[in-house]
Amino acid sequence: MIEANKLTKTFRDRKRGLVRAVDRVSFQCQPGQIFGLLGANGAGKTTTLRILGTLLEPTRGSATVAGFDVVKEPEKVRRSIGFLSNGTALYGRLTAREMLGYFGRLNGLEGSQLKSRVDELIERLEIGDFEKGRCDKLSTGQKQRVSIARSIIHRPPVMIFDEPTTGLDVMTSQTIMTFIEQCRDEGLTVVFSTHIMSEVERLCDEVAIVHHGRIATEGTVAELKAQAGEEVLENAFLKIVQGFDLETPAAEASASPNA
Ligand SMILES: Nc1ncnc2c1ncn2[C@@H]1O[C@H](COP(=O)(O)OP(=O)(O)OP(=O)(O)O)[C@@H](O)[C@H]1O
Repeated sequence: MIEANKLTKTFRDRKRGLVRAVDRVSFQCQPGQIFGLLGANGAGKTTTLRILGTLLEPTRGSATVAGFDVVKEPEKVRRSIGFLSNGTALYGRLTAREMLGYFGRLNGLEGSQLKSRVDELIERLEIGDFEKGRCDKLSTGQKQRVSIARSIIHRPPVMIFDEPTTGLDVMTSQTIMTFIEQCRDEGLTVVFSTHIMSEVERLCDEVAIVHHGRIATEGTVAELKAQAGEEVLENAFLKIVQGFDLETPAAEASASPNA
């Protein structure tokens, strides 16, 4: 399970001064559920997920992942999550199989346990045809399959996907979406960020619309459409963020470290 409680993150930017990237964001995501963060560029999605993944500390607020506090117990959180972004790196000189073996060992797997886990993921993600290819020679789609396998090698109970399909073709995006659904079906807690409406419609049990670092609203896709009185999610999204802009005083929306 993931619980975010009034997470806030401010950055000091040389040009813009204080930027409040995430502003009192609270939500919960249960096992067997996919929770989506839907927002435009710069809305604060990546920053939120990086806090949950212990890559950044919140300025204020708290969060637990699989029962562990992201600030006080970062090691335990890291062992409990798989984190996949569009830029998840692979070591170019290793083959796909070596790569998985390497990350398996880093996560404490060895011997026959390691081999059977690597074999299982190679089969499940259809890596077999190129398992002996060096990672730097693989296509973008092949690399993404290896990245997925890498992110889940240690069987984490929680998966975090940060815009995992951005820049990928339709077929590779489908592979990733199917994988996200499998994670949910296996009972994992899944949170992912996107700006692509069709992904939200297909995947999300619950979605939060993030705008200027804040959650403008949260609900099922059907609830968001009903709330906006729109049948098309894109129209509902636009109506909700425009309404939020009108309701939110400019002073509150701008960065203030003490508010
Ligand atoms: N290290 C940083 N220093 C200064 N500002 C930052 C930093 N990281 C993020 N920001 C700012 O915080 C805000 C939120 O950024 P974030 O990357 O979380 O948004 P996002 O919703 O993931 O957007 P995108 O879809 O473009 O990735 C933006 O205004 C961004 O410029």
